[in-house]
Amino acid sequence: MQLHVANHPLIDHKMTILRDERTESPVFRSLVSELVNLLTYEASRDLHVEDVAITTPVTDMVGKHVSRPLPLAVPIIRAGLGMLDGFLQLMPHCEVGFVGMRRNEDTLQPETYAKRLPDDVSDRQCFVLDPMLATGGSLAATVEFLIEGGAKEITAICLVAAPEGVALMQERFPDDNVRIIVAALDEGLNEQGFIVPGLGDAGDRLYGAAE
Ligand SMILES: O=P(O)(O)OC[C@H]1O[C@H](OP(=O)(O)OP(=O)(O)O)[C@H](O)[C@@H]1O
Ligand SMILES: O=c1cc[nH]c(=O)[nH]1
Ligand SMILES: [Mg+2]
Repeated sequence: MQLHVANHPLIDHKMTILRDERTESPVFRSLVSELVNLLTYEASRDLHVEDVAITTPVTDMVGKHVSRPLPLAVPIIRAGLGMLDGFLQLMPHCEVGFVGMRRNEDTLQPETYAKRLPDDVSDRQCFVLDPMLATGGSLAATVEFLIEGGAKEITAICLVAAPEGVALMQERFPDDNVRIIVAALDEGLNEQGFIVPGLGDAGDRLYGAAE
């Protein structure tokens, strides 16, 4: 597993507003999109492209197009959905699969309530979207689904990660074919499994408390 922590003043600035408890949902949602734009640029550095012949107004040339089969984006519902628009702004050619997961508040284990992924993802570059990497259980389970489907290159884009979650991902996926791009690596988890300092419950801040 490879970890890349974005180290950029603009990302730090936007993350600080995002974390602030006074930031309300409309601003929170648009900041998530802006941050995902910036992180997607980094995450797509190794995007597969193929040669394509075109003619400019001046001459013929060979340019690049994103290779087929097209990459697959996988937002982890709910909070990962808040990252999809920002991701697709930069990667409009992607197809999208969905995984719905919810952490059990007592055990902190993820419970999967939805899964709609292509059966075979063996030739697809996969991009998992989830703002929070806490214990790592939700991301690890999603990466497992993709590996079961044959995925060989998986990049997760997260906003905040805890060292505990990074360690779990490293243990479960020691090979370099799993990468994580994260805006900030925080201190750790509190007793309720929340990231400290974190930003609270990302799903609730995007969409409101579900119950
Ligand atoms: O690393 P983990 O310990 O698994 O925690 C991270 C997960 O927790 C949050 O989802 P949550 O379960 O709150 O669901 P929600 O997105 O519907 O709010 C978050 O969006 C991640 O999916
Ligand atoms: O801090 C956390 C941990 C898990 N899920 C969240 O939304 N926030
Ligand atoms: Mg939540």
